[in-house]
Amino acid sequence: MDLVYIEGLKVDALIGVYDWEREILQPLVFDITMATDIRQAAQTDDLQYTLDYFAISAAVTALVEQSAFQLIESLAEAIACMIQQQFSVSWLRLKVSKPGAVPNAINVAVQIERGSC
Ligand SMILES: Nc1nc2c(c(=O)[nH]1)N=C([C@H](O)[C@@H](O)CO)CN2
Repeated sequence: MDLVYIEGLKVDALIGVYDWEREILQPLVFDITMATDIRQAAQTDDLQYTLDYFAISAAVTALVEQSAFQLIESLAEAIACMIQQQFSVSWLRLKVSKPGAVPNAINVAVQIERGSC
């Protein structure tokens, strides 16, 4: 199994449980690990045979900017399902960080792994 990574993708989102959070955008950070087989892409040097991290980053950014979930858990599930369906990813690990959420913590996050959607 080969892996394609997207690390530290930052997107401002409408996210949160509390009333004040429904009126602002807050920064979220996404770390994504996706399983694939890079051999055909490496042999042909052709982007169409691998996972395009640029296209996937754009799709994640668009989904997040259009979303309005309360929980980062809900957003994580929606992103994982979109990536698996839209880009035919058989397995992925996704970490969603909300670094400003707890004043005395460097970061809070959820991480999920999905083999099917
Ligand atoms: N496991 C979670 N806990 C909490 C979440 C969340 O999305 N997942 N959200 C909040 C509030 O929105 C918080 O971020 C406000 O600072 C609280 N706990």
